[in-house]
Amino acid sequence: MPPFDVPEGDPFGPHNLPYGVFSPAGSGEQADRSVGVRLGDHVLDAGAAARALGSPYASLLARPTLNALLAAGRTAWSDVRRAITAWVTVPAHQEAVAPFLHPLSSVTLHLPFEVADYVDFYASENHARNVGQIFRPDAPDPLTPNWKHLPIGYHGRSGTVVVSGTEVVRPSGQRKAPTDAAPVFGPSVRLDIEAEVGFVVGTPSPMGRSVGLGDFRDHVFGLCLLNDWSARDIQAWEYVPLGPFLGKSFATSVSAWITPLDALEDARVAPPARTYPLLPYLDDADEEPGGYDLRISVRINGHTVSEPPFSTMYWTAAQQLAHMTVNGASLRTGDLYGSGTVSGPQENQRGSLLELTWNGRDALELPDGKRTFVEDGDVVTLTAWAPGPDGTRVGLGEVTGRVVPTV
Ligand SMILES: O=C(O)/C=C/C(=O)CC(=O)CC(=O)O
Ligand SMILES: [Ca+2]
Ligand SMILES: [Mg+2]
Repeated sequence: MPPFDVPEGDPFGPHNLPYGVFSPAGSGEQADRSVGVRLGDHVLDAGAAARALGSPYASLLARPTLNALLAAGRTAWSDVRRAITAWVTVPAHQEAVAPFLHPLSSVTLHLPFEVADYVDFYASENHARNVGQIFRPDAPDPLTPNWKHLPIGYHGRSGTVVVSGTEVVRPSGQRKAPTDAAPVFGPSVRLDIEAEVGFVVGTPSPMGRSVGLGDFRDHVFGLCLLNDWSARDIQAWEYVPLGPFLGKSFATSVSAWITPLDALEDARVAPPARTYPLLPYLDDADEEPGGYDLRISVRINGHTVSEPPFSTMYWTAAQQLAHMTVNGASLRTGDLYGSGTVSGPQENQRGSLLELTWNGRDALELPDGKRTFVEDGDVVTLTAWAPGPDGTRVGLGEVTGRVVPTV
């Protein structure tokens, strides 16, 4: 059965099985949406397959979003994954679910879950040092005194989280360069990207209770790629003292595929050594490795401009979750948190144009011209993969978006 014979080395083999939401060709109707699982260059309609097989998981999968599955919790996530693995690998099941495979090229992919709250962190030491030098050149240290003691974050705007492929309209706003006498208004002239990984919360937690480091896997279902579009000119003028606001709230793009943590067991790595002892709620010295070895690529109009290594992130997703809830803030199904821009130590590993061009000073030479920031018509694409079992690769799909002029 050809669709099941995924070629060896395909990053979307049965070891991966990421989840998304799709509708068949030509239909964007809510009623036609279903949970899909990617296998090679096909999508299995997991909802229809579950119904046909009389699976108890049909109520989680025959849905227009992943939220029911997210809310079902860790045991259900592993059980459903085991069942779907059997459907696509055991010949008798393969025959039963074959009618529910669609070529990936024929379907429409949708935002896979209803985003509850969205927050974004600042967890790459390389990124934070670069941005600190660019934004605060006169500060004594590019890292603020709190940086190595807590994972810094800000609250973003969940309503403008969009699925890969959605066009991004160049935002307008106020800006004021140090040399300007007064602020001016207009389309951003320093529109940027941020290469990030997004973590998707499934299991909620009540207000008044914190989530410990060791409970990360009970609450977080999986991860996606995330581009935190950022208007640097708007951001630089507005951010003091409360942090990013309109410079980032106009659009955040996420990949259509959510990779379950269960598919990323072989990608777990220890985070970098800690400079200072951490307070007990963040101290992960005795925890299982909390980092992930994800290899990200950033392309502009098809040309690779950077390859940020996620394994270099100082703060782990488990520490970010613990910090986010340590004050008793609740978690809701569908909460999304960004890792923060991923920048490695090398110049060609920086996850933003702000850093890659040093705030526009050093233009990138692309085959289609010089770039300092993103131009109208540019298509920015993030892709990534992680080491999987037995030398395989786990594909994380892509998040892409074309920038269109201000309306
Ligand atoms: O240092 C600052 O003033 C802000 C820098 C950012 O743009 C932060 C941000 O979005 C967090 C991140 O992606 O790492
Ligand atoms: Ca960001
Ligand atoms: Mg954003």
